[in-house]
Amino acid sequence: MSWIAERDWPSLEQGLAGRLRRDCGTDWERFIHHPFVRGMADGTLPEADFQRFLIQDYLYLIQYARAYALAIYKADTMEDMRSASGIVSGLLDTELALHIAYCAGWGLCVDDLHNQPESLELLAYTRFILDRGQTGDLLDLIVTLAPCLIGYGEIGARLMADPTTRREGNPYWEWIALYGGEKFVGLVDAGLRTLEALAGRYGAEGRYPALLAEFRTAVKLEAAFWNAGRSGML
Ligand SMILES: Cc1ncc(C[n+]2csc(CCO)c2C)c(N)n1
Repeated sequence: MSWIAERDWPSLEQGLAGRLRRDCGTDWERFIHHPFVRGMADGTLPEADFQRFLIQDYLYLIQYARAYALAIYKADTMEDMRSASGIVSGLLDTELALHIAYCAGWGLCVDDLHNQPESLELLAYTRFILDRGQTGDLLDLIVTLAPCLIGYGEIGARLMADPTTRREGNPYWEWIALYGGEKFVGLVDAGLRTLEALAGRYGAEGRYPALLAEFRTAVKLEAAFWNAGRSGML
């Protein structure tokens, strides 16, 4: 039986996030069913491709922390400031270290991570997020950041539920179990609740076309990011 969001993770289908995800149609499908994802699911992705992806993903997390630092600045309430600040500290104090430890298991040391130039895919994606954040308001920024959280959650959940995903002897199983695990589901649900609250306060209904346009661009850039390790090094 295949995984269906409506049945298996109903909150992905609800509210502003559900509408944006649905309205992205094939762009969303191309992101979550990318050949890179299929290669992780069946274990056939070349390990060198994954290592290069991991380096770019580390550099991505640094820019992601900057984007949430911008969210502190853009927030209009103490509560929103605290919420964004919690994400920044979580990244700087915990998640980056976890990523470094995970990369060490793939034979990559901190210097390997820091000494690589940012790929064109990384530059385009993260600077787009920062630009929407700077020129728009907090809702624009959080909507542009949303595909990252929701997409990886859906990919993890799908791969976990799919009986054809290779578990035994799959070098990517740990990655799949991380994004498909309960802890990550909780993180995505918390993100969905935050987005929903902002949608109400910042009048998402009246500006939906602009929100969809920035969400869709971020989704396309997420899809392109699967190749970030492969191409376009400056
Ligand atoms: C290109 C890219 N997109 C999304 C994620 C997933 N991700 C990165 S930070 C974060 C939220 C806090 O953990 C999530 C879900 C990734 N790693 N790389």
